[in-house]
Amino acid sequence: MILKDDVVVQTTYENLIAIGASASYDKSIKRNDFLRIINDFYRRDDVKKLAINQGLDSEIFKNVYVSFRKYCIQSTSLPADFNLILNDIISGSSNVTAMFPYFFQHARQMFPHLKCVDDLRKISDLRNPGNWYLDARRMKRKIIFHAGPTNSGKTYHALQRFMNSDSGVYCGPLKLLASEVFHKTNTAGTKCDLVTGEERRLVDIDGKPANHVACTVEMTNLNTLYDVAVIDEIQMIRDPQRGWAWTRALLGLQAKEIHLCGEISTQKLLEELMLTVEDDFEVRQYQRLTKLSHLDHAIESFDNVRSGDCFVCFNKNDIFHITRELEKRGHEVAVIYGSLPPSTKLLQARRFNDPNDKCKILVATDAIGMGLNLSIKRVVFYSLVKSQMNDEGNKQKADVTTSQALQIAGRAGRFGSAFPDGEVTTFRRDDMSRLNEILNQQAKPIERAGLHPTAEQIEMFAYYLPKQSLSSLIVRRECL
Ligand SMILES: Nc1ncnc2c1ncn2[C@@H]1O[C@H](COP(=O)(O)OP(=O)(O)OP(=O)(O)O)[C@@H](O)[C@H]1O
Repeated sequence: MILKDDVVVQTTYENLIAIGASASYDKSIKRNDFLRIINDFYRRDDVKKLAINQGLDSEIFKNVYVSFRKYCIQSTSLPADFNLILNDIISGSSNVTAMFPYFFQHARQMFPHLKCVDDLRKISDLRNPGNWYLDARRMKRKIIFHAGPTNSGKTYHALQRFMNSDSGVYCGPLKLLASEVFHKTNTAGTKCDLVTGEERRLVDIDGKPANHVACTVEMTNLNTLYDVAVIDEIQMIRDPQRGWAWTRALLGLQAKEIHLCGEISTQKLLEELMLTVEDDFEVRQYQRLTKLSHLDHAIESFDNVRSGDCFVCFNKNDIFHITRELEKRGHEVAVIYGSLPPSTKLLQARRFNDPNDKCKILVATDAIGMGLNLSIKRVVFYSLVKSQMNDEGNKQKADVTTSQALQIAGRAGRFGSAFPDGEVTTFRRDDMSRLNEILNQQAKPIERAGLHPTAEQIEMFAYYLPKQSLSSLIVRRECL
């Protein structure tokens, strides 16, 4: 029966029968009385606390409230015991929270995961990621953090250990870097495979895996035992989208010796993470090997371009504009940006680095910003504004951070290249002081590491909620 002003509610409320209603009860409830107590129920802090304890976040609580209220109003019959409780609440002999079991029953029918919320909570507890990797926890690993600015030899020293070990894995941030290590290691006489999301190259003609592998960090194999692992650009651990892969490699790799290369700003976070596992942790500090001068004048015109210049910008329109302007002036230009195929990027980098090639100017996005060894004399920031992901996961335009600017500028004057001293400047005069300000700041200490549930955790979750899609499983985890 539909609740109307001064009209009767009573019923077999089918969804609540399981709670224990067996007989019907015909005491009438006025619609206004019902609305008063249900609104009171919704607003009460003690009800909200009860709801949170049972796994109903504010969004679910609101949805259930709307549905429960509608159901009660439209129901032709409510179970006798519920009817009785409603009457007791209205008469003041019972508290409004007495309605909660009926409300929660309704919630469980709308959101099945609430039936196993305690188990799901245990599975979703992401507070001790170190404990997820039991094989790695059984080992006593030695972690060496090579900390320092760009071009200080951090990766060089880690790679020396990698190449001279009996078995090893290099985990890099870019396909380009993994390829560079793959070629360098094979050239040095140590057989090394390459594994990226797009490519798997085994050097052995019979397809037997080599003892060494260079991979992109997401492809790190946690099931193989290595003597030495190198995790490059460890400061990427803070990246909102990819950081989880560095955390996973750091905590889960089964390697006796793990070399981390990156910015000093990661040190405190690493020390804290290392407290959660029982590995030895050592820090080795480095200084830049070559000079990097911050110029005090912008180049202002494409006519002032020189051999060894690298123009850096943050979108494809700028890439094409700069390339057109330079080509109009008769320059051969190498171009590198993120969405180019890795082989094309590699080819472009090789052309630019080749002293016998006429191509002596590079136009690139910050795809070159990490670890690449390029023969750049002068980095020219064409723009300082980049579309970046903020902490809430939304894209917004903002100045490059100190860490990003230092990484990019650090490509100039690489040790052992044709230009042992590097320079950095801007294209526009107006950007000059801002760039110097950015470069002269200290990179902020990293406070957060990315985290992603393991495949086993998602599988367990799916076991409890077999009808849910993968994306809804991930959202459910966040609710818990
Ligand atoms: N001791 C050394 N002997 C020979 N070459 C070296 C030595 N140290 C560094 N290099 C060379 O200097 C260049 C820069 O070194 P490396 O890549 O290790 O720097 P990095 O500190 O890791 O910088 P980034 O953070 O930019 O990657 C590389 O080409 C490397 O091979």
